[in-house]
Amino acid sequence: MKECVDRVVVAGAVFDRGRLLAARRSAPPELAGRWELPGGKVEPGEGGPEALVRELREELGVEVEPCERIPGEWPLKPGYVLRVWTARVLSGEPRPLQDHDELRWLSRRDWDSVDWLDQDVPAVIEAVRRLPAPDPADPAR
Ligand SMILES: Nc1nc2c([nH]c(=O)n2[C@H]2C[C@H](O)[C@@H](COP(=O)(O)OP(=O)(O)OP(=O)(O)O)O2)c(=O)[nH]1
Repeated sequence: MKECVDRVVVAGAVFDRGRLLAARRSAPPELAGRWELPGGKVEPGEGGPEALVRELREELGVEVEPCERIPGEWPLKPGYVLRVWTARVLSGEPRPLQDHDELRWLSRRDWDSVDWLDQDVPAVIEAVRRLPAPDPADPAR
């Protein structure tokens, strides 16, 4: 019987000092080289925030705190939808350990300087709208 419920992929809009974390996929070949919000499939019995914490621990080696769900969901490949939570890093420095080969922190000004997966763009725009203003005293801004 056809599966009627879409499988949820949860991704993090990870914010730090007014910047959003973008990750470049290294696999599968059809997605490699494109940028996404890091995350992965929610496993049966798992909550979205719980899955996000697990995925970012596995993929980036960091502990994160999911903050708020960005309203809405976005279609991915057939049978999959994307849900996004804003999140902040509690400990660790994100590294591309699994599924990615590069990470980049993007500001409101340069969020579109990477080649986002087409299906991610509407979600990324919503995430960028929620970016906290950078601290004017921060040299990294
Ligand atoms: N994580 C993530 N996946 C996305 C995004 N946009 C998008 O189309 N996808 C696709 C890529 C994959 O086909 C699927 C998520 O798979 P994944 O490979 O990240 O998930 P996972 O870590 O649970 O991997 P797996 O071991 O089950 O294969 O959704 C996105 O922004 N983040």
